[in-house]
Amino acid sequence: MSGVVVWFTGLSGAGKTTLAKALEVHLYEAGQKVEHLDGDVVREHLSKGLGFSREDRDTNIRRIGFVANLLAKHGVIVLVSAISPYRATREEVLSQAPRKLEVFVDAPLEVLVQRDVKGLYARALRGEIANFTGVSDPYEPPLNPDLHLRTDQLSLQESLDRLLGALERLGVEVRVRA
Ligand SMILES: Nc1ncnc2c1ncn2[C@@H]1O[C@H](COP(=O)(O)OS(=O)(=O)O)[C@@H](OP(=O)(O)O)[C@H]1O
Ligand SMILES: Nc1ncnc2c1ncn2[C@@H]1O[C@H](COP(=O)(O)OP(=O)(O)O)[C@@H](O)[C@H]1O
Repeated sequence: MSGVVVWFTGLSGAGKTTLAKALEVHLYEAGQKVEHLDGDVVREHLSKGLGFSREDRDTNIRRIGFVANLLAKHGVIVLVSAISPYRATREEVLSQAPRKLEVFVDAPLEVLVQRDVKGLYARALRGEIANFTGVSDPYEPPLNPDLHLRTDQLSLQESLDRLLGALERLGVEVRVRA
């Protein structure tokens, strides 16, 4: 059975990493082979040295997509959390996946500015970070995502339940056996 690429896209601080980590733990406990590719982490290794121009972001996303699709072909459930701001690039990489879920992790900008987990929005709004997604750089939301999770309206558990439901509909065994 081929794996699945679960692709979390959305602005910084929307909750991509938090949701991917929670799903990873659950799937691991359900006995699935699971791998998590996080934009921040990939940028320290596979994409070290890349910046945030459109070209560099697309290179980053194509690299992540390449690895994700290879793993998925070998039965792994691959969770990708990366801003991945460009619609066409997301569609390009996801078109190669054996099975896929595109998950739009969404919250209004004012909520993200309030959360500001890493203090990046404050710096971006002061003009100290150029090309910051959502502030001074574009984000193209998915037009027809498989899931649209509003993290300012749903609890982490509610989002997790929706993710598990979507995977179950794809035929993935998500139940944790006692
Ligand atoms: N200019 C600019 N714009 C957006 N984000 C920035 C920028 N500079 C640094 N950061 C930090 O880099 C993280 C996003 O990396 P990604 O690899 O997910 O981005 S992308 O998909 O290639 O667009 C992002 O992490 P997350 O908060 O986890 O999304 C930020 O912490
Ligand atoms: N309902 C929710 N779902 C997911 N994250 C939430 C929620 N409510 C608050 N948060 C918080 O929002 C922040 C999201 O950060 P993170 O997961 O690193 O985002 P991203 O990976 O999209 O940059 C975390 O501090 C998380 O605890």
